Amino acid sequence: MTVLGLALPVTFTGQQLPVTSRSRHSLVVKCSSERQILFNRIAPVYDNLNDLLSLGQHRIWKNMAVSWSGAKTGDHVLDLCCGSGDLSFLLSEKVGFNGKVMGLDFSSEQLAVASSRQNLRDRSCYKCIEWIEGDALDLPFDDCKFDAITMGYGLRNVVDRDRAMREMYRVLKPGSRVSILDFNKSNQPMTRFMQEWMIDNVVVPVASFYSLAKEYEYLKYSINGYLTGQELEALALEAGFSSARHYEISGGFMGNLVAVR
Ligand SMILES: C/C(=C\Cc1cc(O)c2ccccc2c1O)CCC[C@H](C)CCC[C@H](C)CCCC(C)C
Ligand SMILES: C[S@@+](CC[C@H](N)C(=O)[O-])C[C@H]1O[C@@H](n2cnc3c(N)ncnc32)[C@H](O)[C@@H]1O
Repeated sequence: MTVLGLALPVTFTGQQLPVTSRSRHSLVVKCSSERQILFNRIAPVYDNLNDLLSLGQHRIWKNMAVSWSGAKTGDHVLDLCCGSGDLSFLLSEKVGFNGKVMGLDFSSEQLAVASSRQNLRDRSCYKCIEWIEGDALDLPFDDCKFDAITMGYGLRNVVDRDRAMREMYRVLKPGSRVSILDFNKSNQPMTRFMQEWMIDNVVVPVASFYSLAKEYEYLKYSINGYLTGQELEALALEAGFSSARHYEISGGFMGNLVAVR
């Protein structure tokens, strides 16, 4: 799906990739390896900037996403695109030391932060978390394995959302839920304007102090290329989920999709 600009096929490691936008300087091709590099680069400051730039609110949103997943004591659950592990830690508190949490990400640097955070914490439930370096588009798990899946700020960042949704469906047990938290691509012009204004005038200037302006500029591009709540519900139903509901939170700045297999 092209987002902006020309949809000229670009061969990259044998794949046909759409050119998604044309900047003043060069063609910008956003593919998995470039996103892997981006998230490896921001890993050292990712958690602190999330806390600072959202005034700590992102922890509330992540708590909501985990609650919506339905994860409970003793469950085996998956946190997809786990990054530095925020949702994995919250899931482990839900499933307890008898449960199992698998945190999967393709960024080795993000997983290194997650693992070091785990070692610094002494709650017994955190010992049930296993970190896996893998691809959300080709999950290394059997069918119908998990009692719940979370995906925090990940679906917007994968290069093939249909495939990611189908993989989640495949590895989820029947009757179980996936809970997908991300920015909301609002239908309200004022909300979109305020979201973009915050990114342009607060997020990116702060990120520039860490020489990460370009990485955080990607946020606006990726939100513009994301799906609306209604489109996310349709995506889940097309992947085979029996029901799907998108909830807007935090004034429409964020949103959470809950789908049942
Ligand atoms: C946890 C949050 C974002 C995670 C995140 C997701 C991405 O796709 C990125 C891509 C590139 C760089 C960084 C990220 C990234 O951090 C949400 C909170 C952190 C945001 C960076 C802050 C966004 C501010 C909102 C536009 C306005 C917040 C209003 C709030 C009520 C104070
Ligand atoms: C914005 S971070 C979200 C991290 C964490 N879930 C959170 O809520 O803070 C997005 C994560 O998705 C990962 N990611 C993007 N595409 C992926 C893919 N195809 N497979 C695995 N991880 C992927 C990135 O490496 C990054 O760690």
